[in-house]
Amino acid sequence: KKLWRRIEDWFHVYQFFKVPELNDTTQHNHLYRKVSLYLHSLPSIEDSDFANLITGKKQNDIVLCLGPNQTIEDHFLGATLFWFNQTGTFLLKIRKVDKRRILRPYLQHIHAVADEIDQRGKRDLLLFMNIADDFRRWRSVPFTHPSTFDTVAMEPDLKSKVKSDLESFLRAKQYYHRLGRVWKRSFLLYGPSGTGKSSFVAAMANFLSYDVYDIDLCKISSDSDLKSLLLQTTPKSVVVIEDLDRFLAEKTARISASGILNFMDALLTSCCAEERVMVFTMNTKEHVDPNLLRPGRVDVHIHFPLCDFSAFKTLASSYLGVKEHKLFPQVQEIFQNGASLSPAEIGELMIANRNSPSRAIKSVITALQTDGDGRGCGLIGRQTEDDEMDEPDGVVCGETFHTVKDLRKLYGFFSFRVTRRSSSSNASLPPASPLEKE
Ligand SMILES: Nc1ncnc2c1ncn2[C@@H]1O[C@H](COP(=O)(O)OP(=O)(O)OP(=O)(O)O)[C@@H](O)[C@H]1O
Ligand SMILES: [Mg+2]
Repeated sequence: KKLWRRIEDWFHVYQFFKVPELNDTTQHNHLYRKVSLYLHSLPSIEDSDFANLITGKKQNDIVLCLGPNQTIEDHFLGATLFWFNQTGTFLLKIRKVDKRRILRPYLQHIHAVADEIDQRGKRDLLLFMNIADDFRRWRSVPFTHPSTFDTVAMEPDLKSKVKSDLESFLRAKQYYHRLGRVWKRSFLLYGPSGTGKSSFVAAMANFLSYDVYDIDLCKISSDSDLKSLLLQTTPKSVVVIEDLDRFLAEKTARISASGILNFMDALLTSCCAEERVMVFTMNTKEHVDPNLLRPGRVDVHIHFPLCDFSAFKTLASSYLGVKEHKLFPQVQEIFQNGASLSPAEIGELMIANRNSPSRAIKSVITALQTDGDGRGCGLIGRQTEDDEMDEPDGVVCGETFHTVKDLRKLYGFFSFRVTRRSSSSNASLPPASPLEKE
């Protein structure tokens, strides 16, 4: 086959086109991602001499990925085209006689196929993190966080509001453009630790089928690095800044408030903020400059309260598989008396006792009785300065306290910071936003 190709090459004049991953200003070249999606969807990838086998998005899914310096053949409108995978660049080889006839429609075809793959959500999602040793680069890993809107316990009305808000955002491209606005939507998730903010971000990304860019502001050295990182994000992504309140409170921060304001406004022209969902998480917004959170900068505020009885029932249903239980009235009464724990704490108690729903619910009751009095003692009150939890000296659910740490390691894609501040509990979407009016 190779010999035949060489003989053929002898009789043809070829032209080459490069599709680099980054353009001159080190921004991502969106065509590169599209070409990559397209090539990896071609059946002929199986015929390449060397391909990598990697795990796909779904469990037990194995996908083929073109290896470095490998060639893949494609056919379009009667012409044969060759793609080479050079590291960071795809090289297209096309016969000169075919070029004029097929190049444009071929590129349009690639766009259309890649868009379709995106739409079908077939694309494997990625989690990007900025790295400490190179302030201006992202590093990516497959994003496989299993959280969905079904697994996050939340007031049902609010959950469906957020879902329809995101759905209408996805359809609102023309609407935003008619208004001369950047097609983006920003969310503030605030509430005590362990109430599901990070899980909710993952659920949003899974729902939208968007990549996640998790910005750690502590690893950024200046405003311009922040800008540069934002410029490198790709459309169809959720850009997340966790614990913004904590960062703003730090006096030693290397990024100015105006740097963050600019970032939040995504002022850097529409090209770098189109089709982005921005999410900021905080424990409390009490001490944050309201200007930073004004409508337009942050479109939707969502409060994540501590667990109430209805959230408890949702957790019991998903963690223990029980919809009703004879101990429920007792639990309800304790909640009515004002006791509460975070969903994370209750979830962990349930996981530790998942073989016996009664024992699990009893351990929640005990924990609520000891810890739920305004979060003054027990699990919560035992935090030390450096955010580590002490071992409990009581016997109550002793096993669970170990599991807390273990599970955090297990579940966390996002950092679990254990600052706890209590706050009140009404979840709300702010009223007037352009999309909601629509
Ligand atoms: N509302 C919830 N519904 C279901 N599970 C929850 C909920 N809240 C927390 N959990 C569980 O608790 C664990 C921690 O939750 P998560 O990291 O999302 O909390 P967080 O609000 O981001 O906390 P932090 O402010 O400390 O970052 C996760 O494993 C998650 O599954
Ligand atoms: Mg979190």
